[in-house]
Amino acid sequence: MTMPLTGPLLSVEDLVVEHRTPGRPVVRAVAGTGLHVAAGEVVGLVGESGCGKSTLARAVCGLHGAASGRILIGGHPVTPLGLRRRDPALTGVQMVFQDPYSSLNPRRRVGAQIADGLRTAGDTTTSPADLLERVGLPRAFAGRYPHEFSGGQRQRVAIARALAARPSLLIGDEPISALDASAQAQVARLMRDLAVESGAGLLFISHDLSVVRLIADRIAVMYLGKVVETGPTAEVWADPKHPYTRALLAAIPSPDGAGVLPAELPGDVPDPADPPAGCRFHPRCPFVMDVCREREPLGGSAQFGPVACWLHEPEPSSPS
Ligand SMILES: Nc1ncnc2c1ncn2[C@@H]1O[C@H](COP(=O)(O)OP(=O)(O)OP(=O)(O)O)[C@@H](O)[C@H]1O
Repeated sequence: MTMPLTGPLLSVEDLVVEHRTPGRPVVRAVAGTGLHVAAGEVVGLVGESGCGKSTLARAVCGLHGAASGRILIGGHPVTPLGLRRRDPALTGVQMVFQDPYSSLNPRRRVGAQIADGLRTAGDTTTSPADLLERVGLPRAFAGRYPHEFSGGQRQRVAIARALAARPSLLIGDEPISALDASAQAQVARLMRDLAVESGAGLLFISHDLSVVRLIADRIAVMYLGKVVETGPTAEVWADPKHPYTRALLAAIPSPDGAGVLPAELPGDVPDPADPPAGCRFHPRCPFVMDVCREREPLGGSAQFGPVACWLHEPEPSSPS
């Protein structure tokens, strides 16, 4: 039976997650950062490839252990890897992955796979066909196998299966990036509508900012392992504060067809195994100041303010 969650739905505090490969430098993919999702809220987590979005999501699901920091779900700490099956904090969390083939069993009918989730939730009244209908598929599709669906339909099946477990927190890790352009916005809207309708929180990870803009109440912008700006979606769009957020938004084609603005960032994303000192964005920042090379800004979380940038934080005062 799914445990009801109480308190703030998801709190990630000062989280550090590392990848260790023998003979190679440690990759600190999540480098001490925070994130919050309230019940019924849709948070879009955005940032370039390799900035640590998936690693953060996998840590929240207990699929990757944290080196330090805390992850609380409904006020309960997520326990380290290995204990997760018995972890009460995780029973209300479901993840939808980029490739539904990796999460659906190719040899079982989708109805049977959705039924597993219903059993987990102790739901004896909903049928797999009911859930297929909720995600916009014909009820009769419950008798089909995953390979009999198109990519967009298969992702709908994965969403139906996630919903069957009655999650309090739904996480979509690039759930639309493998889909045809025509299916992307539909599937994203569907996840949003179903999460909001059931009172669940949704953490929606995507590098497609235009889709995130459509569905997210709030966005969190991640750069090289850290959330550097968070805020209500409309506010961030109207007035992006962090130079990285500005560059990301400038790289999106404008909806009125006025043209594609070039990204204004010089250089590539630095190696997370060897991040720059001070503000990790400073080597690419058009507004870099001395303090940026020396000290890391603290913002980017509820605790220290929404923007991790010395342009928007008071400079640390020297000891008197
Ligand atoms: N299993 C692993 N072993 C070693 N390094 C890894 C591993 N998984 C991810 N990384 C590294 O950690 C960093 C963050 O990767 P992650 O997949 O979390 O980023 P992401 O923002 O989700 O990227 P993408 O959008 O491409 O999925 C990258 O530098 C990546 O190369």
